[in-house]
Amino acid sequence: MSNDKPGGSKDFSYNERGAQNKIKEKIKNILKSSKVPFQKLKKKWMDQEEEISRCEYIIVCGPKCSGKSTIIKQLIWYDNKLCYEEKQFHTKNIRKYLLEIIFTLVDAMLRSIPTMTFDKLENENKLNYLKNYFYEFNCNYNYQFCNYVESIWLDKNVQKTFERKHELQLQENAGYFLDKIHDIKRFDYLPTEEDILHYYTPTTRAAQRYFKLNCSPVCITEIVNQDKIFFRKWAGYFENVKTIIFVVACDSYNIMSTTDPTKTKLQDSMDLFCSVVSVAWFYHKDIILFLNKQDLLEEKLLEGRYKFEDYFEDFKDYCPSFDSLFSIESEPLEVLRVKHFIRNEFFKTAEACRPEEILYTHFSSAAKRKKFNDILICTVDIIMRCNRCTFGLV
Ligand SMILES: Nc1nc2c(ncn2[C@@H]2O[C@H](COP(=O)(O)OP(=O)(O)OP(=O)(O)O)[C@@H](O)[C@H]2O)c(=O)[nH]1
Ligand SMILES: [Mg+2]
Repeated sequence: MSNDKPGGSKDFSYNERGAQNKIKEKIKNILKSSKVPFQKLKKKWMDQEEEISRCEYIIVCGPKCSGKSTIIKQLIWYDNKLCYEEKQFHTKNIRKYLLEIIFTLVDAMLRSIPTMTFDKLENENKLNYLKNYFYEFNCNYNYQFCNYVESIWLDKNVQKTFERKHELQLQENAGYFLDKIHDIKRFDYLPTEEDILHYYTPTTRAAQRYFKLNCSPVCITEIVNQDKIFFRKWAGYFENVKTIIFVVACDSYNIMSTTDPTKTKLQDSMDLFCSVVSVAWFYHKDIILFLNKQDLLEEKLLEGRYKFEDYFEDFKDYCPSFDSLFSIESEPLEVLRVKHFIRNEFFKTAEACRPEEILYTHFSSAAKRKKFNDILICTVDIIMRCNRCTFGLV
C-alpha cells in the first residue's frame, strides 16, 4: 500500500514499533529490579480492581456536630483496632483541650456577677504559668502542667462556675474530660478509645475513608456544609451510594438554630432530613437514622431545666405506643416519651416522602464504646445485607 505522506503509516508503524520495544524494555527492567514476580503483581492489581468494584459506598450526613465522625470512627474500629501510635497521637490534643476548658471556666468565673476570684490564691500564679506555657512553641504538657490544671479545676469557685455549664461557651463533653483529669495528668496516660470518641475535631472537608467491614471493602464519606438544597443539587453525584446514614443530635431540642432563629437545631435537623428523603435519587437507597446523643438528652431532661413541651407543642398530648413502653427497661417515662416522640416525627417525614421504603432507626450514644456495640453490630449487618442484595447473594 502506497503512502506518500511524510510521517505516514510506514513512519508511524516504525515509530510505534520503536515505542513498543522501548516499553517492553522498560517493563523487563522493572520486573528484573522488582523482587515480586510478575504473576504476583498481576494478581495484586486484579484483586485491587475487584475490590474497587465490590466496594460499598456509604455517605454520612446530618447537621453540624451531630456525631457523624464519631459514628464513622466506630465503624472503622469494628474490624481495625487502634494501634499504640494512633492513641498516643491524641494525648497532646486532649491535654491541650483540657487547658482550653480551664481557661474558659476561669474566664467565666472572673466575669461572673457578683465577681468571683479563686478560692485559693495560689491558683492565680498557676494560671499565669499555664497562660505563658500555652503560647510556648512545642509545649509538651508535662507533669507540672497537669498538676496545675487539676489544682485550678479543684478550686471551689471554679467548680461553682462549672455548675452553670449550660450558660457557658463550653463543649458538651467538657465534663467528661474534667472528670478524667486525674488519669490524664499521669505521665504514662494513653487515651482510651472512648476518650478519642469524646474528643471533637470539626470536619472541614469531605474526605473518603476506605476500610474493611466484615472483610468487605467499604468507602465512607462524611458530607460537610450541607444545607436544605445541597442534596437536590448534588444528589446525582452519589449515584453509587448504597446506604445513607443520617445522624441527629437529639439533645439539641432546646438550642436555637444559627441559620433560622425561629427554630431549634432539632427542628432544623428534621427539615434537613426531609430534604434528604425527598430526593428522587435516594428513593431506593437504604437509610439508617441515628437518633444520637441519647446520653446527653437523658441528662438534660432529668436536670429539668429545659422542658421538651416548651419547644414541641404537640408533645403535651403524645403517648408512645404500648410496645415501645415495654421494649426498653429502666428508663424514666419522660425520657422514653421524648425519644419516641422524636423518632415518630422522623418516621412521619419518611413515610410521607417514601411510603414503601424501610427506615432503619437507632437510639444511639455514639461516644460510648460499650453501649454502642450492639447498635454497631446491627448497623454492620444492615450495610452488609444491602451489599449482599446488590450482588444477588440473598
Ligand atoms: N456524650 C456524647 N457525645 C457525643 C455523642 N456523639 C458524638 N458526641 C460528641 O459530639 C462532638 C461532635 O461529634 P462529631 O462526631 O465530631 O460530630 P460531626 O457531626 O462529625 O461534627 P462536624 O464534623 O463538625 O459536622 C464530639 O465531641 C463527640 O465526642 C454521643 O452520643 N454522646
Ligand atoms: Mg465530623
